[in-house]
Amino acid sequence: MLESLKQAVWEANMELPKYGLVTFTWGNVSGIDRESGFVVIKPSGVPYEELRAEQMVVVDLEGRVVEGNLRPSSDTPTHVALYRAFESIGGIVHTHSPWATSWAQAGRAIPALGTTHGDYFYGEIPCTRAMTEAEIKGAYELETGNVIIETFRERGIDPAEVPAVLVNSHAPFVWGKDPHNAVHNAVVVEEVAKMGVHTFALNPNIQPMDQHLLDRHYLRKHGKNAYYGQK
Ligand SMILES: O=C(CO)[C@@H](O)[C@H](O)COP(=O)(O)O
Repeated sequence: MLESLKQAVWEANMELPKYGLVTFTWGNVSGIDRESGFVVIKPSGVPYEELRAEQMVVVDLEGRVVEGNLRPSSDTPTHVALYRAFESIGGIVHTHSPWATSWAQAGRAIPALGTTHGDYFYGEIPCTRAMTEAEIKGAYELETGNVIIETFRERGIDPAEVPAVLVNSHAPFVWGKDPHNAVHNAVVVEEVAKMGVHTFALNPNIQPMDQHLLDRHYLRKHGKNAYYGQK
């Protein structure tokens, strides 16, 4: 089932090492078929060089395996929690890309410091609070999803406008309209994370970009009056 989605999810997973976002078996990508409510996700712990499209695992929105001989990603409960909560998203990426993970480990949000950021994210990329001992000792991956959802709901952030989050002491989760778009956004997260470190090194007093500039750059690509590109 969902053969075309499996192909798309496999291709998106293979983009993670291609773009230098993962080491070893770290990271995972999933995609959802909103019509069936089924999610296709990478199998857990399989080296990317051995990964094949037919090994993708199909799970339902509770994370139960619907089709597949391999165990799904260990982060599956986080992915399905986000799909349940954020109905606009079609693909999710989790990596330990070094620059974004450094911000997550520092417990810091990535501020919107320039137009590169503003082209993709309508504000800072938030960092969640630290997870509690009970959450960590409990259903950890599900609670990771719940802390992400809590962050967006409590801060009034639209996940369609800021398709990324840094999980405190862990790493980024990034999403998009489909798996390939989610990987594209994950690459940009890593780029703006790297730029942010260098920007603060050059100017420790740097402030977030002007709201008018952020509006112009974000809305020219994403607003109803967008005019970027050829579509
Ligand atoms: O968050 C992590 C590790 O902390 C994940 O990125 C895993 O490294 C990937 O696990 P699988 O998807 O292979 O289960």
